[in-house]
Amino acid sequence: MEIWTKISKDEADEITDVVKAAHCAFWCEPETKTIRNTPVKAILMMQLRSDGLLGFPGGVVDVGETVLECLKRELREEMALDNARFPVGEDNWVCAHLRQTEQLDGSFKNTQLSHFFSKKLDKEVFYEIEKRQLEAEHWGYEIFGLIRAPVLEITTGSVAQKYPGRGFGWFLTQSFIHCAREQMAEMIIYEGILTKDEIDRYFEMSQNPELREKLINSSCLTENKTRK
Ligand SMILES: O=c1[nH]cnc2c1ncn2[C@H]1C[C@H](O)[C@@H](COP(=O)(O)OP(=O)(O)O)O1
Repeated sequence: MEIWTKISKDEADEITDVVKAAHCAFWCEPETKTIRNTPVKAILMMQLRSDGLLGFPGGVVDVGETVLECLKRELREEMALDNARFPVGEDNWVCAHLRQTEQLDGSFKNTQLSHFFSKKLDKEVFYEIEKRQLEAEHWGYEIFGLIRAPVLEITTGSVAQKYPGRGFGWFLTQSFIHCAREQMAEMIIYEGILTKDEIDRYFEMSQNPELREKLINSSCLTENKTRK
């Protein structure tokens, strides 16, 4: 069994002898303000990894590297990011999560420490960086796809009642690597995109089996299947 726990920066700085990783969410306020009348608060840049899971650009800290040096290297390899133009620094740090893995004797051992960063971009720059990823060294064999995830406002109108959580709640039912879903929630709250209450409601919708069923049944796939 594995447990991921959010820890403070000071706690994270104390931890040694563990695999460290760093990932970053690039985001912007979108050009398209609504999707089916639902306000879009932000768009996030994510990736489809070669293992089929969704995650953020970044990777494991190599021997002799600092967390920020690792992030710089990974962002160049995975996104062809011009780090001098779009630097990610300490002031972009959002949170840290510690993985503890159960051992044969039942005890838990620290096995991974994941740092997470967030950087807001102007929308023109966001679109430019998105396109540049096709030129990245790791594109097509470590990174299989580029994901643009719209973070929608929770509305209380008739559409929201008919399709609870449709959109972002639905997106949360996807499979994310390790603690990426929690990191995304942290940065959304940290950046003031949604409140903690709104995120909690979205998580509840995506995890509650009845609502999950509703989300899936309200999908275009079901509509297409019955259309024949
Ligand atoms: O978005 C992420 N959030 C948290 N952890 C992540 C995320 N993406 C990957 N990971 C995990 C998976 C691995 O344990 C490490 C490194 O991932 P990976 O991208 O495969 O690393 P390399 O590029 O091979 O260094 O973090």
